[in-house]
Amino acid sequence: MAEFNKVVIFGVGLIGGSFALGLRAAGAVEEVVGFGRSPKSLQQALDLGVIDRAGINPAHELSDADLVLLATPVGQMPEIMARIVPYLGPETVVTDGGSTKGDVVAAARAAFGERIGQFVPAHPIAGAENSGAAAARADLYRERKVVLTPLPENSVLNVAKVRSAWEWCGAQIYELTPAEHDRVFAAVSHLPHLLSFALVHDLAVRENKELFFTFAASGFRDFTRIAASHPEMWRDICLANKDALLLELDSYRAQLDELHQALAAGDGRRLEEIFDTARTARRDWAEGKR
Ligand SMILES: NC(=O)C1=CN([C@@H]2O[C@H](COP(=O)(O)OP(=O)(O)OC[C@H]3O[C@@H](n4cnc5c(N)ncnc54)[C@H](O)[C@@H]3O)[C@@H](O)[C@H]2O)C=CC1
Ligand SMILES: O=C(O)C(=O)Cc1ccc(O)cc1
Repeated sequence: MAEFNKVVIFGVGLIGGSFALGLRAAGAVEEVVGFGRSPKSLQQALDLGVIDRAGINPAHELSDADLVLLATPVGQMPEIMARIVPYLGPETVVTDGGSTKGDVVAAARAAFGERIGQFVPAHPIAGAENSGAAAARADLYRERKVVLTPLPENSVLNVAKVRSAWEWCGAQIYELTPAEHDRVFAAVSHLPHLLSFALVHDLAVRENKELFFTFAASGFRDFTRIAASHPEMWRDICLANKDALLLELDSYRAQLDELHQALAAGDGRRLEEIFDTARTARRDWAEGKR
């Protein structure tokens, strides 16, 4: 018998859909029910076999659910939480796949109240610039990291349930506090996306942009792949993690100022020092030395 009899997913896109496919491929779930914002995206998830059924009324689906995953843009989560909490069964565990954790935890505390122990926050560190159920893959989480940011109110059993679900999908589990999580991901994920959007935007609004895009090569492609990511999702992430992201933006701006000065002064030695430190760090990281 599968570990999870019924899993309910709100937002059956890349993250929610891949969770469903991963659990099913592992034989870990009997039935997956999806809720969506648009009938079209839910129908697509059904047609692709990502979910077994499209849910209509949360009141009918949640009391016997083992696990609920919220996989919508983080800005949608407060309202969904408020909508579902009254119908959760006593054993139902709710988790999420949102890219930020401080805001999600605050929303969960407001919506779950005394039942906050039933919410175990999580963030899969796997994804792509593509979105929607059509981009979902059973192996998206294989050998990828998932960060849990458990709450003091979570029981060992509830955390274990969420951990187990991600492990069935092939993921390696890490734990951070929500604040640690948001600081780290502001630097290594949210800032790079902001910079990539900024670079492409700067060119895209120029009258002669075609001239530039015609000659952009693989370096541009590497730097800007993530500027093809979902605008609503990234709007929500940036706003949700505003404080940590602004700090990282300040730090990056100071780095740009230093490069600007070195360049203006023709200080090749300083430029090379900075490039060398960066190259070593990037190579060590890519080779898994850190
Ligand atoms: N795309 C990525 O690489 C990663 C995304 N995440 C997080 O996962 C979450 C989902 O992202 P993706 O799957 O990439 O987005 P997506 O756009 O592929 O899927 C989101 C789905 O949620 C649905 N949705 C939106 N509002 C809804 C609502 N109020 N009720 C029900 N369904 C609703 C959309 O119709 C869509 O099907 C976001 O919170 C994002 O920050 C986390 C890790 C990686
Ligand atoms: O497209 C990429 O490379 C990503 O960086 C995917 C990604 C996006 C958001 C997350 O919270 C985690 C991973």
